[in-house]
Amino acid sequence: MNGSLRFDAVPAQSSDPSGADAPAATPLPYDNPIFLVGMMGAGKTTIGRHLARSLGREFVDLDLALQDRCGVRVATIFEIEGEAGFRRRETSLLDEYSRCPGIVLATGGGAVLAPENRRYLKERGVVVYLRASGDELYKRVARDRNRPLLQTEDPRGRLLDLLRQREPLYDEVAGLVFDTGSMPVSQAVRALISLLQNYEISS
Ligand SMILES: Nc1ncnc2c1ncn2[C@@H]1O[C@H](COP(=O)(O)OP(=O)(O)OP(=O)(O)O)[C@@H](O)[C@H]1O
Ligand SMILES: O=C(O)C1=C[C@@H](O)[C@@H](O)[C@H](O)C1
Ligand SMILES: [Mg+2]
Repeated sequence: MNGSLRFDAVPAQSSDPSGADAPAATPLPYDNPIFLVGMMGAGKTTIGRHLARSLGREFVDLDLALQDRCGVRVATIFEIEGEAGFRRRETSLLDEYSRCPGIVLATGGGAVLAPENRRYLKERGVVVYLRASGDELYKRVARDRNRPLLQTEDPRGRLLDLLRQREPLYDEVAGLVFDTGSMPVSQAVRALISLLQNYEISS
């Protein structure tokens, strides 16, 4: 069921549209796509954008790509089509972008829920689980109204429930697990690049 939302073809988002002031990029020794997975607030969008710039890669955020295609916000897709409709669109877009070499792809927090999504992630790229504690995650998203699943009476409880349900799924797909802890984003990106530089790609 597609409701009345659009689903256009749009180009991927640039990690740095201006290109100005970008320091020299350090490419990885492979061009397999990098997939960032993790809970809401894990830093997939924030770290992903910086990571892509540092690696000289294109950055795609699956939630933003979906919003571009539909012409409305994620919350509106949830309102019109429910979570099931959102998940169908998410799977279709993940299938598309997970085939793109040389990108850094920030997935949505629930992208690991569908078995076929987990297969795309595991088979097509290097999956990094950005891990953080429930308390840290809640601190990061508490004041943000853009996450429809947290618009409940008890957003903290909901977040902790989702974390419990999803943790095994993030672990299942991850080739690398990276604890963001409370380190600043720039430091997290440097540490992550070092892990990715040494990551052994299995053929
Ligand atoms: N390592 C970090 N340290 C401190 N703050 C962070 C860190 N990572 C992300 N944040 C902050 O947490 C908030 C949420 O981060 P972000 O939007 O990148 O999460 P996300 O994983 O993309 O979540 P979603 O699944 O909802 O898209 C942002 O305000 C961001 O600046
Ligand atoms: O954790 C989730 O299920 C979600 C996270 C966001 O990235 C969005 O994909 C949407 O709000 C759902
Ligand atoms: Mg995000």
